[in-house]
Amino acid sequence: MKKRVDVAAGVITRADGSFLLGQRAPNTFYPGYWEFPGGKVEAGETAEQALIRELDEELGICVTSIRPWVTREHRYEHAHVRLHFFEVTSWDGEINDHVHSALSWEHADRPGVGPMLPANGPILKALRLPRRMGITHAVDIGTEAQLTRLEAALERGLRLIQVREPGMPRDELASFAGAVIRRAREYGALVVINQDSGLARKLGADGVHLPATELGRTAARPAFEWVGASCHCRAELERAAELGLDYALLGAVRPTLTHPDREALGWRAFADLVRDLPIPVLALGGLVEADMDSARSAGAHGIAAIRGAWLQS
Ligand SMILES: Nc1nc2c([nH]c(=O)n2[C@@H]2O[C@H](COP(=O)(O)OP(=O)(O)OP(=O)(O)O)[C@@H](O)[C@H]2O)c(=O)[nH]1
Repeated sequence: MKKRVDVAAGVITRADGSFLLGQRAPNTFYPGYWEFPGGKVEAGETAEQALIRELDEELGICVTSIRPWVTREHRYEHAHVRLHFFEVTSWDGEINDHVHSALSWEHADRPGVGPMLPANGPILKALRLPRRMGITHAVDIGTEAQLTRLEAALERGLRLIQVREPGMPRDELASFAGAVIRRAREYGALVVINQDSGLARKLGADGVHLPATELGRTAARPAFEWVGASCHCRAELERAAELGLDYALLGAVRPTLTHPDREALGWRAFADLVRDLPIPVLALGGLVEADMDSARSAGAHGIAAIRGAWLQS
């Protein structure tokens, strides 16, 4: 068995959402393949320190903002790697590459270069996951009010919606979810349906969202493009990862009206729970847009909200 090697890699992102890829040079493993800049963690270094050093050595930049994101393991013929991905959103200095054959700024939904290193496929998919999820609550505010707020939120840039309407009669739910999907399509937004895979399939939704109670009962990942789950503890997060889900929701970070009985986690416990997880996690529970920075600093991919998603900012 090969010894596991820790590697730190940076998703260096510009304001337009594009990120930097480098093409591996000749005389390395997988020459010509594309990767995120980074390299091996040396003895005595944290992964974060290693990435800051590598980006200075490889690209000549001094990182000024770095956030933990996801950690994935992969077994190559030459090595068993554990890849710690970080998001780098600001740096000093001009990028001046010393190690790659070429560099390219790419968008996750339309990569123009390839092939990517084999370990990086799920990473590109994770980068396509929107940073904000709006969770519907038409049962509380009425379907017309919810659809009006949905339109406004889509206009403001919301691109991921979970239809979650506990207690809504199935006929009504089918017609409401259909209306959500039609509106979302106009904006290229994704819609996942809470729990009901049959309805999701019938309506042609983009995916299904599993409540935590379903995680234990689900033997294999449901066959949809996007599948996520609600989690409240590390064991549930690990189960979601084991099933190969695309994302998890973790909360409640703050006390909420939806679950007033549940104790709030706070950002520190959130960060501990998501550390080194292989799938992106959206923070949930009493959050609004202004919480995005705290969420991402704690290792979240972004935020999900019921009430907060439909507020005008
Ligand atoms: N930097 C980087 N490495 C990655 C990515 N994805 C991925 O599987 N890896 C693997 O992680 C390891 C990176 O280590 P490295 O860049 O320091 O080493 P290397 O293989 O280029 O050469 P070396 O062994 O001579 O140092 C390689 O095995 C590489 O295949 C990625 O996106 N970025």
